[in-house]
Amino acid sequence: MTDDSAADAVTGPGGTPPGPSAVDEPPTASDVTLPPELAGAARLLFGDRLDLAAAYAELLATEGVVRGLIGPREAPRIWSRHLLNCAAVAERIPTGATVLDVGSGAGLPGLVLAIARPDLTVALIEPLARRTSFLVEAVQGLGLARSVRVVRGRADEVAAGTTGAGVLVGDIVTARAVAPLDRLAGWCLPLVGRGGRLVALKGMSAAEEIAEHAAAVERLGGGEPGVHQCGVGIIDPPTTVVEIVRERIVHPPGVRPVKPSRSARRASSSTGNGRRPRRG
Ligand SMILES: C[S@@+](CC[C@H](N)C(=O)[O-])C[C@H]1O[C@@H](n2cnc3c(N)ncnc32)[C@H](O)[C@@H]1O
Repeated sequence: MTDDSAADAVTGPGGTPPGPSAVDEPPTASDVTLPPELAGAARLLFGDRLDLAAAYAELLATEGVVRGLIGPREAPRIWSRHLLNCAAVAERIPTGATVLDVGSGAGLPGLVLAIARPDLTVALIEPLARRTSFLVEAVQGLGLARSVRVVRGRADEVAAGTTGAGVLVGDIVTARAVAPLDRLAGWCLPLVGRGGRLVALKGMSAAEEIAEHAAAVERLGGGEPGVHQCGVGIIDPPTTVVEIVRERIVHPPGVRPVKPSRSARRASSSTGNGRRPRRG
């Protein structure tokens, strides 16, 4: 597998191009200091894990920049555009859920959710070696190894069980700036049991993407996509997510059926349809 280039370093929730960041000055410590106007929101979203969030912010702005995972221009807005934007999504995730974060990059949103919500079990799924090395070091350095694992591979490889990490099935799959909704649904819905949900951070493109891809999502076994605003009254703007419930099990050609985990089966049976969930 080839590694990625610095040219596709992450810059923002919408996957906006990095711009001429390679010639920028490296960030300084004050660049990643939590801005006073965001301190209240950060305290609400991270609670007593705010120090851990600050340690991750610093890691992103230092090693993350040095390794080309995040553009230097992002350092001053790491809190607003990345940490708070991602942490707000925690309100859409049930207590004790297993979360699979597809295309984590430098850990967004998966690692942020693991920091904000110690009750979650999180897998960071990322195919590129340079990114998974950073993620492994970040997880260890932040002391999160008990609740977070890093899986190197593509989402479809994880669903097919060909990464060596076994077959993973979560309650929730998250993704930010990874792919258009139809492709994302094709990759992510096989990673949850029936009744499980894709929670995709989509920003301004949400309604447009739904209009364009709802039919494809339906063919993939997804329900009607819903749009939700997260962090209303806490962050401005709130984070827009598109959610799709896996209503039917549809296996793409060549993908081996997987057995949902006990927690995924519980999530599926709690949808209230009164039927026993079928095996995936
Ligand atoms: C633009 S980056 C976004 C990273 C991160 N989610 C964020 O918001 O900062 C897209 C990421 O998706 C990963 N990716 C692309 N295709 C993938 C696939 N099929 N399965 C899992 N990850 C994938 C890429 O390697 C890259 O790290």
